[in-house]
Amino acid sequence: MQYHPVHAPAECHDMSDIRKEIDHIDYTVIQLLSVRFNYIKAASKFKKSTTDVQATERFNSMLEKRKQWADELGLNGEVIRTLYADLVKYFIAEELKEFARK
Ligand SMILES: C=C(O[C@@H]1C=C(C(=O)O)C=C[C@H]1O)C(=O)O
Repeated sequence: MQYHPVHAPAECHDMSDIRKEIDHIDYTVIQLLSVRFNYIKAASKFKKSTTDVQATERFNSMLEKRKQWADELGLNGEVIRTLYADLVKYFIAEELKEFARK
């Protein structure tokens, strides 16, 4: 799933162009989160306990990596880390539900 802009930022003529691109970007991001979610649900198949589901070490290391990626791409790494921490807590809660169902 790739993002293909209609207008590059510098080629936008007005706020309507800007907002169309922003909506399109966010829709693409949310589509990808939904794809990510399917992997989270599939992960519970390979876990033997709720401790495995939570995988605290992986949780912490993946957050650090996202912070680093964000910093490298000119975003505030701490902001992205917090955003991911919230998001992944939701994914873990869903993975726990999936784990309880099996
Ligand atoms: C998917 C996993 O399970 C949980 C969910 C994670 C995620 O959403 O990235 C990361 C670690 C775990 O807390 C995993 O162990 O990799």
